[in-house]
Amino acid sequence: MDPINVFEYEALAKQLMDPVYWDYYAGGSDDEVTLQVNRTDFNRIRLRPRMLVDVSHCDTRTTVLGQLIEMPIMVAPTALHGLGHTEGEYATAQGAGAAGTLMTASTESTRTLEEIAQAASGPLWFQLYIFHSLKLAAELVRRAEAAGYQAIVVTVDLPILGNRERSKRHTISIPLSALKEMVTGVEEEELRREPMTWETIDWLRSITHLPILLKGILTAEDAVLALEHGVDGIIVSNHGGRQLDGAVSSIEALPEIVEAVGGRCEVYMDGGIRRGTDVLKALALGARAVLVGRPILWGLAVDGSKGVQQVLKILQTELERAMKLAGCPTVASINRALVKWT
Ligand SMILES: Cc1cc2nc3c(=O)[nH]c(=O)nc-3n(C[C@H](O)[C@H](O)[C@H](O)COP(=O)(O)O)c2cc1C
Ligand SMILES: O=C(O)C(=O)c1ccccc1
Repeated sequence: MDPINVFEYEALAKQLMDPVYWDYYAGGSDDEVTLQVNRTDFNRIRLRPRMLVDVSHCDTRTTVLGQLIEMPIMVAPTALHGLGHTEGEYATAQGAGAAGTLMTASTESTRTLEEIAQAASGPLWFQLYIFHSLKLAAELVRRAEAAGYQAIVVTVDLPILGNRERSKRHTISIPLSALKEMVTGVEEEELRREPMTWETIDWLRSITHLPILLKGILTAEDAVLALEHGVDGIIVSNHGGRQLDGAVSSIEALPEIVEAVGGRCEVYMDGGIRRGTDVLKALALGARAVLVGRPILWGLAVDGSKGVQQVLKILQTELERAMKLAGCPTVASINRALVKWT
């Protein structure tokens, strides 16, 4: 029987996957408090639906950085899709394109960024980790430009890896470093780690004309700095609860960032989106669109590109139903008055 919601994809993926890989996908850091509140904080928000609105035509389409997508739901960058399905990121890119939305490809993909671009049928952003030299980062940016990626998403919440205890309990570890050369196609010349600071963002701004988005911002203070450093968008995120445990949930951080930005750039969020109503709440609090991490991996593990497409389709259908029940026939009609905190 086909799964009817994303939680059923989660259960199926868990049954199918190697436990080592499953724990890598599922895990958060330390006590997984932030992982939990990413979900439970959605329950602190209640909807204030409006009645007697004509919702016979409901449109979930929107634009992100000017790009039209079928729903305000995109694919978050996640590493190592090859652990979920043999086709890896090819399948994810095809599923996202078939669903009519955008995929963000991770620096830590199991396919090269060019291969992902070739397999893709929809728009792409490239997620950049600056772990090694600026030379390698610049090379990746140049390649992403050449391959047609529409934006660079710089992840800023990983100066070091969070404490992922689920993975520590396994004797085998995920061979991240072994994959590195295959992924980037660039041999490491320098082994030093590049410390990333706001100056690095200025440097990045100087080497590319692609829009730059910062992923992993959780405070109004950093949102203001991001604008001062010329970014084109902000992704409010705590990395799916995998970095600093105890960090604020993404949905709780969202309003202060939206307020600080004051419309000067687009603000997106990820973390804990599992239902159409979660998307509705995030949009009501000012997100232009949301990104989805683990549910995409569940769809991928269960049924490759079809599973990815289906997970996105389920979320879109749920969002459309929620919009109609709340009296919002378009994405533009969703506003702050639709929600209250309890
Ligand atoms: C298995 C896994 C791998 C991830 N890899 C990356 C990555 O390579 N780059 C990145 O910026 N974020 C990465 N993230 C974080 C996601 O982009 C996103 O912030 C998070 O998964 C959103 O939360 P959700 O899984 O609750 O939807 C990863 C998350 C998971 C679960
Ligand atoms: O696992 C992660 O969350 C992640 O973002 C990552 C970081 C370094 C290498 C591979 C993935």
